[in-house]
Amino acid sequence: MYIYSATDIRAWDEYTILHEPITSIDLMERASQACAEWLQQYQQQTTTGFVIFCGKGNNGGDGLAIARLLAESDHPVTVYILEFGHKGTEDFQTNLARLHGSKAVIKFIPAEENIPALTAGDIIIDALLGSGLNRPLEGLTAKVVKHINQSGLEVIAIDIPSGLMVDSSSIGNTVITAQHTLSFQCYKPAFLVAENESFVGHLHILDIGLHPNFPLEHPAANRWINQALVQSIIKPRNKFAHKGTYGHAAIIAGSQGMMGAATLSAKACLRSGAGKLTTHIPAVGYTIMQIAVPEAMTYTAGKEYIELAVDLGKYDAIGAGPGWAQHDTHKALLESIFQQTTKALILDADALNTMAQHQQLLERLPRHTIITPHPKEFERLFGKSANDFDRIQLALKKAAHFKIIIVLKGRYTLVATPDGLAYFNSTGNPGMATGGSGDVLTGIITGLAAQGYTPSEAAIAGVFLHGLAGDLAAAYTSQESLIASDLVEYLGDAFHQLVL
Ligand SMILES: NC(=O)C1=CN([C@@H]2O[C@H](COP(=O)(O)OP(=O)(O)OC[C@H]3O[C@@H](n4cnc5c(N)ncnc54)[C@H](O)[C@@H]3O)[C@@H](O)[C@H]2O)[C@@H](O)CC1
Ligand SMILES: Nc1ncnc2c1ncn2[C@@H]1O[C@H](COP(=O)(O)OP(=O)(O)O)[C@@H](O)[C@H]1O
Ligand SMILES: [K+]
Repeated sequence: MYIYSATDIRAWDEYTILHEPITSIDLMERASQACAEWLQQYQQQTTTGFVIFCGKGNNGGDGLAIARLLAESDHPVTVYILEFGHKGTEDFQTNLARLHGSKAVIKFIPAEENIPALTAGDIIIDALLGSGLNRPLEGLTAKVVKHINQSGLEVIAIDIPSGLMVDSSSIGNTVITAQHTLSFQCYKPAFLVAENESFVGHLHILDIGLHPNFPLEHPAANRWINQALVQSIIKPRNKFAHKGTYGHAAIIAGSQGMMGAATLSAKACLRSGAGKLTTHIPAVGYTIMQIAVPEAMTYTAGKEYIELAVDLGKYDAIGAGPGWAQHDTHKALLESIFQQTTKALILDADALNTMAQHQQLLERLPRHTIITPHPKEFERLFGKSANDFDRIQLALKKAAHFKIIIVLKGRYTLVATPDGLAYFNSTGNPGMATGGSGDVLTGIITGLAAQGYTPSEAAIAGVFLHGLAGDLAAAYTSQESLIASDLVEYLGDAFHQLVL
């Protein structure tokens, strides 16, 4: 599934109008019906009043149609139309004419003194501006939005909170703060970044039946990692498989006091289907690893922290960095890993921090290495970004420059590939914001890469399975009680959902 820009979404609307075919006004009715149904389900008491603020574009047209549908269902509805000094789009005008026959009260806001006082208990519907927004809100529009935000009333935004840019940062702008956003057909870039969380609230994507052929003919660089995509990647195991079939993985991890990172990665690697696993750890962790992960073979080098890892050429995938801590010798360790790597390499945590300190190492990264920074590690490696959209662009630029795969972790983890594609992961929850979650992810991706999945496939399937294990675990343990070990425990259930 693609994540479309505002321009692409408009093109998809037009494609549907042309090829279904359907008139523009009927498509607006379909979108508005989907919203009105959601609203009635959400607020079944017909005594609940709706106050609907409309602009004069098609977002406002949606608002007017929703007003009519709610009024027909006996909800008290008041509509406020913000005057923009023009008649409005054709569909807006048609819906205004249709609304005149209904019980809804219609008022206009031509000036600041007409901004209405709002009544406790009413639900505000924001249909001022949608995906047609092309500049920050100002003047009367900004005043209305601030008034709504200050009312403390529940706000439900139609398509996108008014004032929020679909494709770029809205930091510093006046934007509706919605508790719910009812958006149409597909995720939009604005919904995927942490900086917009407080505006969007709970997001609901409503299917309005846009033409299914459009995505087939218009691939986009921004993509959604969902079950269907990952199902197309994960292959069932061969009947006559033996442990050699599924690769030999290595995890180079751990130090005094951080052997948990190593054992979590190791377990996750094995639970992801790797044929064999060898861990390279410091001597202090030997007993811990052998007891915690008896399935893994173990080499030691260094006493309290890992100093050297040799004979790495035989591995199909190497995961390095979890729990290393910071030591002077890690630069040499990384150089030696780069030299010996012949297949897949996954770098996380202190391996990334070491590269951040010795930037020249970046130039020597083997092609198609996967790095898995969280935003702070990403900043240490590549510098600060003014906003979340810039950070995504920077990740794509660096992935292309160094020919690596960057897994930028977060709510909607980004997998940026060297060929300019941006995959956003759909699974996961805030219960996973707990120490050790990232170590599990390193293990999963290493385990998948060892089996022969390409680095992009391993990263895409890895983040999805990791988040899905988190969702399944949280359903059982609660988000609060979820710990990283639970992610390993629930990986099996996550695979079950994919491999039927
Ligand atoms: N067939 C369609 O095109 C469909 C469109 N739909 C709705 O249509 C919306 C998009 O409609 P429009 O393209 O008319 O866009 P808007 O309703 O967002 O309005 C855009 C208009 O507002 C102006 N504008 C942009 N930024 C402004 C600002 N900061 N201050 C004041 N005016 C500003 C623009 O110049 C333009 O005239 C979607 O968000 C969705 O709600 C839905 O009805 C589904 C079907
Ligand atoms: N709010 C959240 N929603 C979804 N996933 C999350 C959330 N918080 C954390 N995660 C996931 O948990 C993992 C945390 O990794 P990281 O920050 O490296 O943790 P650690 O270093 O403690 O192992 C990442 O894969 C991230 O995507
Ligand atoms: K809106």
